[in-house]
Amino acid sequence: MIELKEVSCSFSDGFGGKGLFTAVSPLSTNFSDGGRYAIVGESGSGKTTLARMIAGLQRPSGGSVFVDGAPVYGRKRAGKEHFRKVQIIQQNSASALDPKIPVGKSIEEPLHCFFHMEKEKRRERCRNLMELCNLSRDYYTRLPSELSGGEQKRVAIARALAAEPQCLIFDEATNGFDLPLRKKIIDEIIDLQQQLGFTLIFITHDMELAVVVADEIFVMRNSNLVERAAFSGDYSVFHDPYSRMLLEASGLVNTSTEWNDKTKERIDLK
Ligand SMILES: Nc1ncnc2c1ncn2[C@@H]1O[C@H](COP(=O)(O)OP(=O)(O)OP(=O)(O)O)[C@@H](O)[C@H]1O
Repeated sequence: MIELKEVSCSFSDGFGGKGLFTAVSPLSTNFSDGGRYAIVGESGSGKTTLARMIAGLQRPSGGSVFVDGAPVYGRKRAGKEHFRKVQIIQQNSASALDPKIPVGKSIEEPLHCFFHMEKEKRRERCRNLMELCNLSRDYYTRLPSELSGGEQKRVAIARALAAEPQCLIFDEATNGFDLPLRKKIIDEIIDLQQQLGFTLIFITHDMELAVVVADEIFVMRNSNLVERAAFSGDYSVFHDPYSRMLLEASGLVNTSTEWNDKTKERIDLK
């Protein structure tokens, strides 16, 4: 279980004085083990900053993050076990892979670092992970630059899964891909989540994607969590006007009073 208590994050406003810019206003919420969540909102609303605080990469300015009851940020930075438990795949997965390290070695690194696995076992586990992530065995010795964007993404996923995470955060990770590839990678992630049971936190601008991927949707706007809704096909669970605007913008709802063809239902959204 991941719990956030009054977590916030501010940055210097960049003008050299003491002014602060709030990226995430204080918020409290939680993510249950094995759940599928989406954090959705416009660019700059604070989604990535929130994700980075959960992942142990950004110390909150206020409040606390707990994983299984233990605080992530003590006096020091987040510990190694936290970095194993919570894996994040950031927007530019290519830059997360060392250009000089071949794919196989890159996937094996967490096996060595977190589990001290021996070479032969590492190699075998790496092959399993590559298979799980639809990567050909032949790629074992390839450099990231010798792979397509989609393949690099799959390497980043395999590498994250090597840590046997309790939670995987997927940050706009399919941006810039054509639609069929985007869909394929998202289907693969959902499959993997169902097989392996990790908590999935999916970060996106796209409400249409959020409702497909997640059972619970967090809507962020201007650094605030404006709504958290459990979604199972009924859009009326969204009450906040901004959430409804995102639904309309995605074509999930045509007008303020009518659903589109996908549902053929009518509901008063005023
Ligand atoms: N390290 C930083 N220093 C200063 N400002 C930052 C820093 N990181 C993020 N910000 C600012 O905080 C705000 C929220 O950024 P964040 O990346 O969390 O938004 P986002 O919702 O993920 O946006 P996008 O969808 O475009 O990635 C932005 O205005 C951004 O410029």
